[in-house]
Amino acid sequence: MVRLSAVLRLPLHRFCAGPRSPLGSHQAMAASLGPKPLVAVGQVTSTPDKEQNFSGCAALVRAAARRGACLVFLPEGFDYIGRDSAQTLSLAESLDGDLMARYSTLARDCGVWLSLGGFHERRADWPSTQRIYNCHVLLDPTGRLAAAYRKTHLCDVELEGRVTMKESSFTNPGTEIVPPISTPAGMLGLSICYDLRFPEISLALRHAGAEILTYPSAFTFPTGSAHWEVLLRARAIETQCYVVAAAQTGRNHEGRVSYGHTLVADPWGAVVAQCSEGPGLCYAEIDLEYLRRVRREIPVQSHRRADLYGTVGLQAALSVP
Ligand SMILES: O=C(O)CNC(=O)[C@H](CS)NC(=O)CCC(=O)C(=O)O
Repeated sequence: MVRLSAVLRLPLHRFCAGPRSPLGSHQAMAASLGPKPLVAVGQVTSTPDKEQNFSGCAALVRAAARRGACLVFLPEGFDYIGRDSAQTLSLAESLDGDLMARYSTLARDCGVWLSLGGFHERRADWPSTQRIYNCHVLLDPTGRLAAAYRKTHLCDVELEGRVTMKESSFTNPGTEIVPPISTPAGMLGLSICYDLRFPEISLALRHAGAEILTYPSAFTFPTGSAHWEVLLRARAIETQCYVVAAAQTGRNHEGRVSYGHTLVADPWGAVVAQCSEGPGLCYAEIDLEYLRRVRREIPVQSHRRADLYGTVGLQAALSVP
C-alpha cells in the first residue's frame, strides 16, 4: 500500500510548477522546509566578438547573483563562436589569460560559483600542435579555479548537406574525466555538449558521486530538435542526477545557428526549468532530499550488473553452457 501510493505520487511532480514539497511524508516535509540552493542557467548567442560576449554573460551572472543563485552555468562557447577554425584558433587564450582573469573577478564580485562550459583554451602544447582544448572551467566564489575538464569526446559529425563539424581538426581531446566537485548545490560532474551522447561518462560520474551533471552546449538545429531533450532527460533518469544544460541559441554568425532550449531536468527526468527563445536565464532549486528519495525508490545503482557488461560473448567464446 505504501509502495503503491509512493509510485502514484511521484509522477505528479511533473505537473508541479513551484518548489517541490512531497506530500504525506513527514521526513520529506521537514527536509523541504529549509531553503534549497538555487542555480541559474544562462542562454546566450555568442558571436566572434569576445568583448560583446563578455558583457552579455557578465550581465546574466550579475542578474543571477541578485536573484540569489549560488551557482551560475554558462554554455559552451560562452567566450566566442568563431566563423571558421582559423578564427577560432586565433582568438583562443590560456587559463591564465585576460578573459579568465575577468571571469575570476566577476565570480568574486558576485560571490557565486561559475560553470564556464567550453572555454577555447591554449595550453603549453599550442606551438607544437596548433590545436586548442575545449575546456569546462569551474570557478569558486573567491575566483579560484576549482576544476578544469577538457572535452573528451570530440564532435566529428557529417549530416549530408546539413551539418559538418570536425572539432578534432582544431581541438585536442582531453585525457581524463574529472571527479565531481563539491558545491553548495551538490556534487557537480563536468561534461561538455557532444559528451551528452555517451552514457558511459555520465554513469562514471554518477559512480564517482555526482548529484548534478552539467552539459554546457552549442547544439546544431537538426540534431538538437531531434535529440537534445530526450538525451538530457535520459541521462537524468538513468543516473538519477539533476541535469543542467546551458545552451547557445540563435544566430552566432552568418554560417551558424544554435538550437538553444537551455533546461534543467530533475532526477525523475522532469524538466523543471527551461529558457524561452533568445538570451536569458532560467532557475532551478536543487532538492537533494528529493534526489535521495528517487534513488531509494528505484535503486538502479545497486542493481547494476557490472560483472556482466564487459563480458558480452565471452561465455560463448569459452564454451561455457
Ligand atoms: O567550436 C566551438 O567554438 C564550440 N564548440 C562546438 O560548437 C561543438 C564542437 S564543433 N559543438 C558540438 O559539440 C555540437 C554537438 C551537437 O550538435 C550534437 O551532438 O548533435
